[in-house]
Formats: sequence, C-alpha cells, structure tokens
Amino acid sequence: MRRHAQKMHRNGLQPMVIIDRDDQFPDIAAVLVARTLWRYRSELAPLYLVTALVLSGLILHASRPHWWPHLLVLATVAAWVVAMFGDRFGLTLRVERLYGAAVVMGAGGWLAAVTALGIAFSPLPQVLAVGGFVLAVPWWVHRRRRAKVRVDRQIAAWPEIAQSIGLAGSRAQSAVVDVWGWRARFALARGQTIQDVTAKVPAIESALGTFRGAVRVFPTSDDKANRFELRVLNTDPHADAIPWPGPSGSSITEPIDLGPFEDATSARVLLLRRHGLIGGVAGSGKSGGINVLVGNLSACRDVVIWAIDLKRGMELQPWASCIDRLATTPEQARAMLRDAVTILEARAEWLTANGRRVWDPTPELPALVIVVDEYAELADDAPDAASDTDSIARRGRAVAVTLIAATQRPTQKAMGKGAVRSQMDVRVSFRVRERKDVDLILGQGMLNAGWHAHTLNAPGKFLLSAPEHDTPRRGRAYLLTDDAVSEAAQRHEALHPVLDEVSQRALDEASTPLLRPVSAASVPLRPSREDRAESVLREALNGAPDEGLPIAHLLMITKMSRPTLYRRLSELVKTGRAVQVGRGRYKASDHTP
Ligand SMILES: Nc1ncnc2c1ncn2[C@@H]1O[C@H](COP(=O)(O)OP(=O)(O)OP(=O)(O)O)[C@@H](O)[C@H]1O
Repeated sequence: MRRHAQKMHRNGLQPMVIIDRDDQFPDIAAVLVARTLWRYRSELAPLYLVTALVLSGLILHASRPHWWPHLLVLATVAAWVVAMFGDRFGLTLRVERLYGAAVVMGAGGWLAAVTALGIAFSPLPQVLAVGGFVLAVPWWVHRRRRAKVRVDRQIAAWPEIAQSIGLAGSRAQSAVVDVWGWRARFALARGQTIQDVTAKVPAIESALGTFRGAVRVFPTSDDKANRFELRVLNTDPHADAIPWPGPSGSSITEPIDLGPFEDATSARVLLLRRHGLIGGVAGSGKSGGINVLVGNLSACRDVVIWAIDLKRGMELQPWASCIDRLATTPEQARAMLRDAVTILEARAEWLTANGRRVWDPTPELPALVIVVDEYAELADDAPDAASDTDSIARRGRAVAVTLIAATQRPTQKAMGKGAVRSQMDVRVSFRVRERKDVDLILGQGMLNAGWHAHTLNAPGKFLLSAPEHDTPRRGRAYLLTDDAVSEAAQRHEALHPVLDEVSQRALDEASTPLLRPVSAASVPLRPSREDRAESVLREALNGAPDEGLPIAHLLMITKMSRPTLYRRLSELVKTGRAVQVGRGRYKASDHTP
C-alpha cells in the first residue's frame, strides 16, 4: 500500500488510502474494532457481562453441572458483601450498593441455573435478555459513570492537547470526578512552570471544549513547582447567590468568613492588625462585601466600628445601631480620622508605658475598625485628611486600629497621596473592567500571575489576596438581604463594646484642650476600674428589692458596657451569688433589701 501511495505522490497526486486485496485489511479492521470495543468499554460493559455469562454457562453446564449450589451460595455471599461494604470500593451511595448487589445476585443466580439446567432451558435465555437490559439501563444513565468516562477520554487526549498548546511533555497523573466537574493532577515537563499553564487557560478551555471560564489552575497541595492541579467545572458552583449563614466568630482574633470558594471551603481572612482594600466596578458587589464584613465585625465583642460613607450613609446606615460613629459628611470624616490618630497615639503611648508591644483586643480593650465606603470620595472631598489615613495605615497595626477601604479603582489619586494602598495587607477584588485594574487592586504583577479579576462574571464573585491566600481562587461573597441586615443589626446591637478608657480619655483631652493634658500613659489599667464597677454591682444586687433590679438600672450605676454586665451577671448567677428574678431583673441570692 505504501508503494502505491508513493507512486501516486511522484505522479503529483495526493496520497490516499487504497486497500489492495492482497494488503492487510483484516488486520487493520481488527485493530479498529478492538480499539472501538476498548474505547467504549464502559458503555459496552453490560454486553461483555452477558457474553461472559453465556460462555461460562456453556462451559460449566458441560463440565461441572453439579456445581450449581456452590455458585448460588457464592453469588449470595458476594451480593451481601457488595450491599454491606460496597462503599469501600467506590459505591458511595446506598442506591449504588443495592444496584451492585442486584447485579451480582442476578448474574450469579442465572449462572447457577444455567449450570444445572443448560442454556436452552426455557425461559433462561429470555430471562438473560430482559434482565440484562433492565439492569443495564441504570448503568447507562448513571451520571457519575458517564462523567468519569468523559474525563478519562479527555485525559487520554491530553498529550495531543498539550502538544498543540505548547505544554508538550506534561502528563496527567490522576483524575477524580466531583460534584461540579472534575479535577486532575498533572506533572510538568522540565522547565515548565505553573505560570505557563495559567497563561494557557483559554487555550486549554478551547482544547477541552469546555465553556469559557470553566478551567482553573492551582498549585498542588504539596506545592511542587513541577506539578499543577487542573479543575474543570461543568456547572458553576457559584451560579446562585449564597445567603449569609450569620457571623463566623465573635472576636476579631478569629478569621472572618467572606463566602465560599468554588471547592466549598470558606474564604476566611484575619483582619486583626491588618488593613483591607476592596475594589471592583460599580455593581460588582463591593457594598455586598462590606455588608458581610460589618455583619461579622458587629458580632465581635472586641471591636468598635467607625464608618465613613460619603454617599450620605446609604450603604452603612442600616448598621447604624452597631456602628459607634458614622461620618456622612467630609467634615465628620475629617474629624473622625483625626480622632482615630489621637487614639492610636494614645494607645501607643499607653503600650510603651505599660511595657506591652501590641494592643491585644478584648471587650475592655477593643480594636477599632474604620470602614470607608467609596474611598475616592474621601480623597476628593477631604484631601486634608490624607495625612491621617496615612498615619493610620502605617502605624495602626500594633494598636489594633484597622482601616478598610472600598473603592472602584484604587489609583494613586483615588487613594490620596501617601502609603495607604501599599499598607493594605488584605485585598479583595470583585470584577474589574480592565485587565490593568487587577494590578491596581491586588498589586503589581498579579494579573500575570493569573489573578484574572476581569473574568469574574457575576456580582459578589471575588479574588482574595492575603498572607494566607496566595493563589487566585474564586470566591463568592455571601449575600445579605435588607431583612438579613436589619435583623443582624438588631441582634448585634447589644454586643458592641464601648471605647476603652485610654482612647476615650485621649479623645476627651483632645476636645477640651484648655484642661491640663493628662498623659495617656497615666490612665490606670483596666482592672482597678473593673474592680470598682464590680463592687458597685455587688452592692446594688445586695440592696435590690425583692423583684430585683432591671438591667437598665444596673448599666447606669455600674457604667459597665452591656456585654460586660451580662457576662458578670451570668458569672454571679452561675456561682450562686446572684439570681435572676423574672425577665432582665437581678438581685443577690442572699440579699438584704
Ligand atoms: N454576593 C452577592 N451574591 C449575589 N448577588 C450579589 C452579591 N453582591 C451583590 N449582588 C447583586 O449585585 C448588585 C450590586 O451589588 P453592590 O451594590 O454590592 O455593588 P457595588 O459594587 O457596591 O456597586 P456600587 O459601587 O454601585 O455601590 C446588588 O443589588 C445585588 O443584587
């Protein structure tokens, strides 16, 4: 045949396959048939099983017809094993195990019958045909099996795909099908890097025939430079809005859950001693993201929230009851930032005087978190506040004064002069319009490293960059409906602490400059004030009338914050020193009215 083709080529004709009678047609046909039988082995498996049963039945009936009771016992035991322990070999669902057991019992039972009676015994052939077909249907329609077959075929085609997209030599090591699609671990050829693969994502999507945006590339869990994990999504796990499940913690020392990543793990990020930048175009879900943050921060007993919202407080107003101070005009914002710097200086002084290095937030010594929505408006309307934001960004960490800024495009102009942007340790990028905005929000070089925030295709989808999040994984922020916001604001209202004495005293001094300034460092440590409040509380409870004293009264005379008072009361009740009399009224257990 080759001679034939060469001759045609010499004569200027295109070579084509011509099969001479004396060439090796049967061989080629056999190979093609064998290949097809192998390629479609999963779909044809029921047929193979039926064939195997017929052949075994013929042989056994001819040679060992008396074996039929053994076969029956064997089939029963095997079916029982599959039903009971099938999950150990991949039959995770109960219905899969029952199906497996039915197939084993059916096949074994039929084989035992044929062994005893012969294949022609009616109605054994009919039973095989009908039973085989009925049992084959669930196999053919099984979603996970079909997905696995598809994946196997794509993996088998990988060498060819790799060749055509410039990743020749990379090879698949393992693949698993999951609820959303499939993922596979790949080894790279010498000199190839994960960045090379990330840059080829659109080409991989095209070669695999997926929809746009379906392919993700991650480092493997062992972080080897010559490995990567490829994730292909058949359905978008973030297709629907995800309702907020409520706060993920009650202290700023715990990470805050912004929403799930695509693999359903939580995008948790710590905000203690860090500043945050949130960016994205209008409508990309920034305000939604801020709602999740404030929802969590307001549940923290050790956080005082201040907020600046120059869009007349539209976004943050619903949280007003949990926000200690809300600035909606440039003047208020200016004053607030000035006060924040006063606080950070007083705290720094107090730390030095008390031999401490950092401010560890507690309900009595809370962190201060300043949330600024539309930061660009602040830079425009209150440019003179820039030096204060700069101070907070540079010096706020140790004293637990945190700045969280949201803006569409954090250009140097929008961020005001100074170092604010470069001090942001946590970056959340919702969708951006232009590719170059990725670097603006997430940092130089992030676009090239695969942080493709311009491809995020629904509001609330985000990329999170933080010390503990250094690979581009898509998350979707929880969605808080208006009702959820007002409900959470109401629930958290009682939790928020008041500013500590060190900060409060510094603010008082700053606002009454005629008084002789008292150094912040000379403000006594908390315990003595607490002791005082505690003894006032005890005395009040001892002298309470029979029907007890209401919370409001106790708050007023002890000057404790509401959470502190509740905690003290519950401790006293637990240790038997106080009793609750009716709703919200307390007295000492051995009181003398
Ligand atoms: N996490 C989310 N899940 C689902 N939908 C969301 C989510 N976040 C926002 N949306 C939808 O997108 C719309 C716009 O969101 P949002 O107001 O938060 O955007 P924004 O970026 O703050 O816009 P702007 O800059 O104009 O305030 C919302 O009305 C809401 O319907």
